Amino acid sequence: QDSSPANVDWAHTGLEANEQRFSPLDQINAENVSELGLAWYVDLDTDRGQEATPIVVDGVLFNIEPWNITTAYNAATGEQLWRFDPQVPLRFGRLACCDIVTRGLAYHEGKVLIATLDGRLIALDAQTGEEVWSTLTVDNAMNYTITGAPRVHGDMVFIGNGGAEMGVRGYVSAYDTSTGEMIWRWHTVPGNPADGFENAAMEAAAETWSGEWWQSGGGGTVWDSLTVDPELGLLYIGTGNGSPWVRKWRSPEGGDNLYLASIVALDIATGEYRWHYQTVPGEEWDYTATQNMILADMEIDGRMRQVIMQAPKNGFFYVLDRETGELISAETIAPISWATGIDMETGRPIENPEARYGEIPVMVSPGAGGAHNWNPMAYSPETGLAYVPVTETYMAYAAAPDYTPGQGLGTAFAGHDEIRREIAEYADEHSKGWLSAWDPVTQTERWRVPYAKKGSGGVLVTAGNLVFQGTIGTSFAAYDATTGEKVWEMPVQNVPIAAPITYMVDGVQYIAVNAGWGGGLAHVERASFSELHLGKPRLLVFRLGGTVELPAMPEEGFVVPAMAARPPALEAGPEVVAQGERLFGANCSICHGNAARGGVKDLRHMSAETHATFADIVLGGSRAANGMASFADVLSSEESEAIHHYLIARANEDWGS
Ligand SMILES: O=C(O)c1cc(C(=O)O)c2c(n1)C(=O)C(=O)c1cc(C(=O)O)[nH]c1-2
Ligand SMILES: [Ca+2]
Repeated sequence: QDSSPANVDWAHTGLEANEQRFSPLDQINAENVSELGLAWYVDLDTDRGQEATPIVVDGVLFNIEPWNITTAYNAATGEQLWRFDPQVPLRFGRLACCDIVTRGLAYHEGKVLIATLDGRLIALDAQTGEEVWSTLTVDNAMNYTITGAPRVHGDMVFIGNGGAEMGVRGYVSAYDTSTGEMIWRWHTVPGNPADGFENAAMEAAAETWSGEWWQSGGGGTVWDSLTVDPELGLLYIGTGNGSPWVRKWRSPEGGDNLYLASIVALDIATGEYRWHYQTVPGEEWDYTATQNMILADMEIDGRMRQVIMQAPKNGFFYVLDRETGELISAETIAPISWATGIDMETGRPIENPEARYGEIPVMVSPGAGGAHNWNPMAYSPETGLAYVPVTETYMAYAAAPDYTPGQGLGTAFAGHDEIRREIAEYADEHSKGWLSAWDPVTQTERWRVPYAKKGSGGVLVTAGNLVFQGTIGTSFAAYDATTGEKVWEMPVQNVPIAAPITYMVDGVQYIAVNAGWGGGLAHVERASFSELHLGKPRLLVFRLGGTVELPAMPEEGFVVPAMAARPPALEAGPEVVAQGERLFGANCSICHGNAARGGVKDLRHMSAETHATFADIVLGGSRAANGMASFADVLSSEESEAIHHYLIARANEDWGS
């Protein structure tokens, strides 16, 4: 008698509350994984980043795409059951620092819960896809966006938000799953003391700030991970970088600026502060501690510990006691330059003073992309290893000579060109990525799979002793969880940056993953991925013996197309070009790359048609559906023209005769 269940769900984004992304399914294992093939797929009709972890409940797979388009499929056949478009106003494309992405959704008692880029939390009927309730969780007059996945516990659903690159004050809130009413809210940084502090934690935090920090929001956005701890009754939140980036522009006398770049434990029922651990006091490199947080129980120095693990952007792998917040250990998972280690007495980083930049650009590692970003790591209680997508990155940081509260990052994007060029060249040459099997007890690497460059995907680990991950080589691969030996790989025409999941329907185990290159790395640095030749973004589902084949690759499909023709001749003087450069830095570079190198679209490569309709796009919003909203409220037509001239100048600089 076979006692194994016929259907096994993946009902929560991290599978269990502990967010380990470890599945007990072992039908697919190291012995038979070579028979893994495609069972079904669907095309996703946008070429923006696909970052979502799907969920599966009772044989139905729920997925979410850019613009928060939510879909339901028969998880065994791929038949679409419904599609819900929340009609996110296209102007929010401009507020998303790192692409119009979404990382997942939640399920609770017949409802699918989604959070939209424009800040709504919406409950859908899981059967029909019809809206049950919708609540606005942010003030739309401020620059908030939501890209993270909600989490549920009991009758509560939790959600944070992003926007620390745009001048906001971070917070997390709890809502009632049946009505959408707010239960509690906890801000991550203090507001204006004149308005009164919301709680003692805010009052304590205000001691670590100076000046009029609230003018630019302060930051600390909870833009990605949340971890529920039913055992201890806690909700752990990961908080983001300071807003603006440069500390002296938000807190002139320095200070730790609590609770930026921290793991904070809150009472799950009331939202009251319990403890915090700040990974980067006085943060100023976009070193978010929002990366996924995994709970596990493990023996360390002869003692069983209830731990929480995180590998935030700053390059350390942290193991904390999750009851008290005590730092147990921390080691670096990649070469970094901003700190040399952690002082275990105080739990504070031992900083390299040169990393605290002024107006002359300094190279710091990791760069804003981080040694580990949102791409989820996984942990196997069977091997005792965490599987982390790691990147080695470098970036030039420089402070702007002046700053207007709430406007931009406070950093300089131009000037000192020679130094910038040297740093960019060093970064291009030395950036790389790998999958690391990390032992959290000994804080050492057990094995690694090196990749040609950075940009590989989130991770799944299973009781079949397999680790699944998308690769920057446009493939999906499986590794032996103990040794790291590659046991299977399939070309999939795109880069699956999202985390895979696995589930069982009618006794058959499936593996599913969204494959669509995009997100922050692509946004800021697409030019450095110019050799990527991509097919359509897709949701891919695999099973043993699957025989479905993908259609042929399109001929065209380079991320950065070859120059069709010489760039147009420059018809403006150096003053106009310099004005365009300044305006580009302030308004365009977050999506279109520093010095117009790459970005979500490389503007050095504009087609004749784009050149001809430049003002329609920038001011008229004619490509808003692609994420390029109108800038008519901030740019005059003369300013738009100046940016156009600057871009023509840049194209000629790089490709002119
Ligand atoms: O500070 C913030 O509020 C915020 C938000 C987001 C986001 O919501 O996507 C990202 C970041 N920061 C960020 O620093 C970052 O590297 C990043 C990468 C991505 C992505 O989806 O690829 N989002 C974000
Ligand atoms: Ca950020």
